[in-house]
Amino acid sequence: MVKIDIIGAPTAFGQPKLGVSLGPDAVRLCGLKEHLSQLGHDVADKGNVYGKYRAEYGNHSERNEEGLMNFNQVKDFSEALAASVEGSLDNNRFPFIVGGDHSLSIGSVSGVTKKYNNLGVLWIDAHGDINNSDTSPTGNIHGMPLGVLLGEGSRSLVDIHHEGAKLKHENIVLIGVRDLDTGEKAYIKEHGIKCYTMSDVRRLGLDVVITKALKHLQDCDGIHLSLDVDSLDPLEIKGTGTKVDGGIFLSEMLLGLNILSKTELLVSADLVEVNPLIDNCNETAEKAVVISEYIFGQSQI
Ligand SMILES: NC(=[NH2+])NCCC[C@H](N)C(=O)O
Ligand SMILES: [Mn+2]
Ligand SMILES: [Mn+2]
Repeated sequence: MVKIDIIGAPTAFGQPKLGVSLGPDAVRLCGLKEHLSQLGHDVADKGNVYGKYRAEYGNHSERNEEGLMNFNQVKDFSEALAASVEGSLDNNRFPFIVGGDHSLSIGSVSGVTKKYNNLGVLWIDAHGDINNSDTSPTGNIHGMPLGVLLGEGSRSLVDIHHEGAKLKHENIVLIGVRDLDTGEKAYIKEHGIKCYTMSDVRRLGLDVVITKALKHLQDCDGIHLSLDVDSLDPLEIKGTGTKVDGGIFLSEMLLGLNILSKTELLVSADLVEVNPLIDNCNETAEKAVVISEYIFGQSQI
């Protein structure tokens, strides 16, 4: 039995498309809390985190002097989310953050690393999200959370919630990537970051990849899962803002998560980039609920 806090993180400031701030409610409407409770967990829904800017009314075109989009909004939201995540851990509950765009991981991981100072991160995504203000082709902060968490780029983002870099390069494993920017490729190579591309997933199977990733992170004091739904194949997942062909199929994702759910080290998770406004009848949110069940131990028999 896991004591789970669902934390809605309805931010859209990390990218330009409208609708991703509705992700948490789209997933709730598919019965997230009920389904996790049926697995025998103690589930509470803490509602949504809001900073002082409301995403629904936000200005999605404000750039700061470094070219970062909605910088103040992302920083403010990250602080609010980090506090909520830390609060859940203080109460011995597992923070399960439902987004919202992937910039929210700046806040979630900053909250978790207040308690875990050797945190491992499994980043399942079509993208690396390891840009910074120099390498980003877009200025969209949802392409930069890992960069920020590793201490790169804007000081005032790096210092969110507690000072300095939150993660070590050797404690990150990227899985499913197939759309890296030039600067991201260089950064990953330079720092020797563990990376299982989509080709690796195809060749080895996601179950083997997750097993290897867990082995790589075995000396961490906890593991955070950050799952971007655009890691999945666009044939099955329509409701997300930056789709990339050739992704993970739902069936293999469930197989991989089945392995992951057995580790004692998992302490927190994000499920991000569900955008019901570009979806087909909310089916991405429905699949997000199935994915959530498997994170928390669902199995096929
Ligand atoms: N979380 C995401 N969906 N990120 C997409 C990032 C796309 C691109 N690499 C960028 O920096 O803008
Ligand atoms: Mn992505
Ligand atoms: Mn992402």
